[in-house]
Amino acid sequence: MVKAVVIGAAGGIGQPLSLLLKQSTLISELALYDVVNAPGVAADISHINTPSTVQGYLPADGGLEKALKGADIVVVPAGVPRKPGMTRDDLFNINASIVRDTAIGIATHAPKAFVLIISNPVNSTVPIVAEVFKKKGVYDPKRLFGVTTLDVVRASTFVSEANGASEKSLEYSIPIVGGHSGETIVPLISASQPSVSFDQSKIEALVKRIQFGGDEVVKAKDGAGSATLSMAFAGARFAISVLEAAAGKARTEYSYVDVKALGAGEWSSVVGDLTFFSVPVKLGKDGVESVGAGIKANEYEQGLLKVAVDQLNGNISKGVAFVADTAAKAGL
Ligand SMILES: NC(=O)c1ccc[n+]([C@@H]2O[C@H](COP(=O)([O-])OP(=O)(O)OC[C@H]3O[C@@H](n4cnc5c(N)ncnc54)[C@H](O)[C@@H]3O)[C@@H](O)[C@H]2O)c1
Ligand SMILES: O=C(O)C[C@H](O)C(=O)O
Repeated sequence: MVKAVVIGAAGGIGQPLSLLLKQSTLISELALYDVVNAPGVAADISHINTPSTVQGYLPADGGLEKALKGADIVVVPAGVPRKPGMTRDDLFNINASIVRDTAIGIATHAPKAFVLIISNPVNSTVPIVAEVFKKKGVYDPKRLFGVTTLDVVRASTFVSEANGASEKSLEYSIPIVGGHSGETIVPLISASQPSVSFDQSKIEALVKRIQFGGDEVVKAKDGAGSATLSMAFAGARFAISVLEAAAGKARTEYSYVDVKALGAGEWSSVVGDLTFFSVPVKLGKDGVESVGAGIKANEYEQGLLKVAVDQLNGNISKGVAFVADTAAKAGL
């Protein structure tokens, strides 16, 4: 019996993500929580004839507690999305407290669940969750994940398109490490599987497109939000990998995890003193089993990694400071 919870389930990501999770036979109970409209979304999805039961919850009458009780996995796309001209960091002022308060709820009612954070800015919101969990005495770095799968999905698509892949089903696997915003997203195209060969200017254009793929969608949606459908696809893929690994299957995914606590392994020389960094993680019964093998970055990619590490330092400190500064007010 597996209970999955979506926090922010009535939103642009939350609805299609809940739909995709409803299709998984690994999940027996789906709890959909939002501050608005969750019962309607749950009623709609509950008519789909897959085995899981579906229930929607609002904040009234202890809805968050009821949604989270007994959860095995909690996926969090709660918070506001970008509009054109904004960076992900511009969302910090609103989303930091939404994520902090959600984390307090998870620490209290589902302290053993796998927790997957989608809300931006991921580079800072994941450290916020870690700090809350530490204060509540329930932090298990093996179970906390920042979802960076959309960058992996985009890279695969963009590289495949650029390569003119005739076989459309051929999936390019490009290591994407670092964080989830602009220059903190580091594609290591030199390690693509299968390998690809482009001239340097093409590689640089592809790197920019992967790093700023989110902006493409924000611009095209013209004020109506950011990526939702591709994010739901990526979030469901990641959640299902975590559940499949928990059920005994070998799974490896890229994720923004606490490399300091987990041990960065062959990535140590890249991440230095950073706490959070997206790396390949081998998933197992209890979440992260180990950080995957290092990948040889060429000189150009080493330059990208340096820029990412510098920016991530600031993003992580900002999340940590937010919890320290607001802990008393938040009852932590
Ligand atoms: N990690 C990624 O790759 C990635 C990709 C796309 C979007 N995002 C981020 O995901 C977040 C959600 O995006 P969206 O397009 O779904 O936004 P949205 O506005 O469509 O939906 C967000 C939902 O969160 C709900 N919400 C707000 N506060 C809440 C709270 N305290 N508890 C529960 N629910 C709450 C809202 O009611 C809304 O339904 C944004 O921060 C966005 O930047 C991340
Ligand atoms: O671009 C955004 O703000 C949303 C998301 O992080 C994305 O990469 O699409």
